[in-house]
Amino acid sequence: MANIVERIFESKAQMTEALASLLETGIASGIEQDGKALVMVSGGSSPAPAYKYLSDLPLEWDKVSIAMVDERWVEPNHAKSNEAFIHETLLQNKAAGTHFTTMKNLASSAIDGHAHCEEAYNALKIPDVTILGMGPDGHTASLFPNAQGLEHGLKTSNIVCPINAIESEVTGSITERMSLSLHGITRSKEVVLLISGEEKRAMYEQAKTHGSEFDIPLRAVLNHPDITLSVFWCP
Ligand SMILES: O=C(O)[C@H](O)[C@@H](O)[C@H](O)[C@H](O)COP(=O)(O)O
Repeated sequence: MANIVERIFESKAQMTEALASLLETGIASGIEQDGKALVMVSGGSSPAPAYKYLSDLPLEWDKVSIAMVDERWVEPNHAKSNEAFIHETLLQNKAAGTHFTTMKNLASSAIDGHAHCEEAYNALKIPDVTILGMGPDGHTASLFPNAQGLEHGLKTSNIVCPINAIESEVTGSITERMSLSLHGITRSKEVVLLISGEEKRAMYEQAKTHGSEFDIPLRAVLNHPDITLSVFWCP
């Protein structure tokens, strides 16, 4: 079982404030301990306001690196690219020139692009903070229920893994992705899981019950003894 602290907020604004403060503290302590900081970031509507807020803070951005938690295998200018989303939200203002490691590369498939991506992630320091979202289907990062590549992603000692999700309303039509593996998530000093709304809260509660990690991949994170996890929820 992960070391889990659950925090319930009354509003998205409160959750945003708490996330921004956790990120600021995580970045400062990374710089203090290691001379530099690494934050792994997810897409999604939950972290966006905190990213925007953070981008204008006078942090030591030249000592900060940002890397993606997961990505669709689409070009970086694609409307559904998480990389584009991070450029639009976090890598603005004072954070505009921050070092950014992306997952998508020139390979024609996520499977073919894995070795290059693994090499890039392996060269990064140990992450200080990793921000995860979750879906109503119980996915986190791009560890989607019963996806092709999921079993490998939960077992491998690689940091990243190629995933091909089963198409659903949650995945949309783009199912080919790269994701942090479970091991890639466990390496972080601290992990935050952001949950908005009752539907996802119900799935989170279900994920805490005994059952298959293939059906609800979030379970693998919640069950992992090496993860220090803050769960943030707001309506
Ligand atoms: O790559 C993706 O498909 C999204 O980034 C996705 O995984 C997101 O992180 C969660 O669905 C949480 O989304 P919200 O933050 O909107 O709740």
